[in-house]
Amino acid sequence: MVTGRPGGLVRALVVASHFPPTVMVTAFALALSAGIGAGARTTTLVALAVLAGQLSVGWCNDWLDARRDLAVGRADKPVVAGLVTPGVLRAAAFVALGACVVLSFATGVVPGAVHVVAVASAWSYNAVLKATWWSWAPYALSFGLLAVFVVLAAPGGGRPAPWAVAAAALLGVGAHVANTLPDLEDDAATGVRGLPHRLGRRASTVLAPVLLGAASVLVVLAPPGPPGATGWALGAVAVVLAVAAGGSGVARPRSRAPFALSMAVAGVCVVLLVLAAPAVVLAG
Ligand SMILES: CC(C)=CCC/C(C)=C/CC/C(C)=C/COP(=O)(O)OP(=O)(O)O
Repeated sequence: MVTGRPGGLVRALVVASHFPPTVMVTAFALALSAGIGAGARTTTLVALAVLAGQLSVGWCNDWLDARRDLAVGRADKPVVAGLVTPGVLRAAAFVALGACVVLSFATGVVPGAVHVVAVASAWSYNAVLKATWWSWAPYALSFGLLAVFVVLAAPGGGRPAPWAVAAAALLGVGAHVANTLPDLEDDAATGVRGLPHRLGRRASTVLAPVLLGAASVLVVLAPPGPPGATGWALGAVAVVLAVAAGGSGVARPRSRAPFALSMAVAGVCVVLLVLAAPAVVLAG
């Protein structure tokens, strides 16, 4: 049954957008753009373009996964709860994609093209790659390109520091591996066998925090000059959380702790990247 109440549909669309990562990625892009001094207009355009892109990716994901999610009765999915149809999600995904393309190119042709490729890469995950060994690749590409987009969109002709692009890519792959942990067995039962499924639960609970910890350490150590006290402190927090995540993954791979702790490392890494924003732009 699909609810006819507009409030119910809006709530369903919010949930189907994969709201927490949508907000987190948008907030990251907004804060990085503001942190590199892109100015209010560019930062607003960047944030809106990224928000539209994330909405399109989230809705596309639940649209394309609807059959599989129904098969395993994923109670967290609005399609399974009968709150929205796959057809509505498909329409919403394409509307958001159109808005994303317009907003992205409003920042300039080159940054616009970079962001559109990042979003296309995420759609390729939804459509094909999530069930293959290459499930990590769109995350690496999309997150790496997100950093490139934010820098190229800013006035001044700067280019992104390679370490920042590498850290964003590591962050994306680590988040991917962590994000699969809660549903690893459900996914595998419906034929979704991405990198984390092929490696297995125990290895994935260790790999996620290793990647996220490595991204955090890179952001602390790679910028020129010695890290500040905040950088050292947050880097240490990231390493401690990553060790706790990996340790809990080895000891209790089926508990929620490895997922929650890995996501905490991802959060610290995002904060580190934003604090390092001034070093993310190199003179063009
Ligand atoms: C900058 C940018 C465009 C980044 C996006 C990168 C990317 C590949 C995002 C995919 C996001 C997504 C909807 C994952 C759900 O995965 P799932 O289907 O494995 O999880 P689920 O079953 O919980 O929905």
